Amino acid sequence: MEENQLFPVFFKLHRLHVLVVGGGNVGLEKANAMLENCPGATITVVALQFLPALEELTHHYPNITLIQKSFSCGDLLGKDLVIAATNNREFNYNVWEKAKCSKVLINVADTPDLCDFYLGSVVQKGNLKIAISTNGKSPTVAKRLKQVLQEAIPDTLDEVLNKLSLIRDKLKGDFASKVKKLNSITDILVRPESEGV
Ligand SMILES: C[C@@]1(CC(=O)O)c2cc3[nH]c(cc4nc(cc5[nH]c(cc(n2)[C@H]1CCC(=O)O)[C@@](C)(CC(=O)O)[C@@H]5CCC(=O)O)C(CC(=O)O)=C4CCC(=O)O)c(CCC(=O)O)c3CC(=O)O
Ligand SMILES: NC(=O)C1=CN([C@@H]2O[C@H](COP(=O)(O)OP(=O)(O)OC[C@H]3O[C@@H](n4cnc5c(N)ncnc54)[C@H](O)[C@@H]3O)[C@@H](O)[C@H]2O)C=CC1
Repeated sequence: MEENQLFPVFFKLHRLHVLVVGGGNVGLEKANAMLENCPGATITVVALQFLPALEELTHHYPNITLIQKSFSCGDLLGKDLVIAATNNREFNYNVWEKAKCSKVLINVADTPDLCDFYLGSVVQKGNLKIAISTNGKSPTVAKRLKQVLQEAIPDTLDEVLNKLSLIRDKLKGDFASKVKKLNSITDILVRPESEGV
């Protein structure tokens, strides 16, 4: 079976500056996805034209800025991540070349082969977050699986996380004994139902 070799990480987007090139449906979808996860995300969108829904986002989120112009190399200054989402494949390639020269990580929305990273489909329940990738095979399946997991995971799991966090803060002893204690308390989460108490 083919394996998914992507390595998931969770970015703190309020500490990074993201450049989105393109203000159409995809620029909007990507900006929205970032802001839904991190309302304080710092995002600059550069495009010739913006969808009204993108302009609307600037009224609700403090750190998204729209700049109406054609992308140029200088737009990369101070940026940590780039998403190239214009409707022009050659132009997206040009953005990719410039980002590579500047050592900025880039996602090229219409060319998975050029992407340093993909956006995932995200399940969120309070503090819990699960990111799904299909290795670029079917974003729609990722979206559907997100809906299944969102329903299946009980809201009460967030209470479990908060309680475990309190216990974790109170535990004394060395690292190994803390791990042992936390594994023993949470054993019930993985024990087959027939063995449960
Ligand atoms: C490789 C990747 C790069 C990246 O964008 O990061 C990529 C690439 C492409 N997407 C395309 C199409 C669609 N993408 C979506 C939706 C999402 N796409 C997302 C991620 C990714 N999309 C990365 C792989 C993730 C993985 O590993 O699974 C999600 C998960 C995250 C997000 O965008 O925030 C988000 C779901 C959000 C949610 O949970 O709701 C839909 C469905 C819809 O919008 O309803 C469609 C139309 C239906 C279809 O094609 O399935 C096309 C073809 C464009 C064309 O045909 O012109 C390409 C380019 C290509 O494949 O060549
Ligand atoms: N990765 C993904 O999830 C998906 C990717 N796509 C791909 O994304 C691409 C973009 O699709 P849409 O957003 O629907 O297109 P769109 O036509 O709605 O928007 C294109 C945007 O690019 C801007 N643009 C064009 N040239 C520019 C330049 N020189 N400098 C700055 N901005 C420029 C336009 O002003 C516009 O805002 C498509 O090629 C499609 O194949 C489509 C669906 C999903």
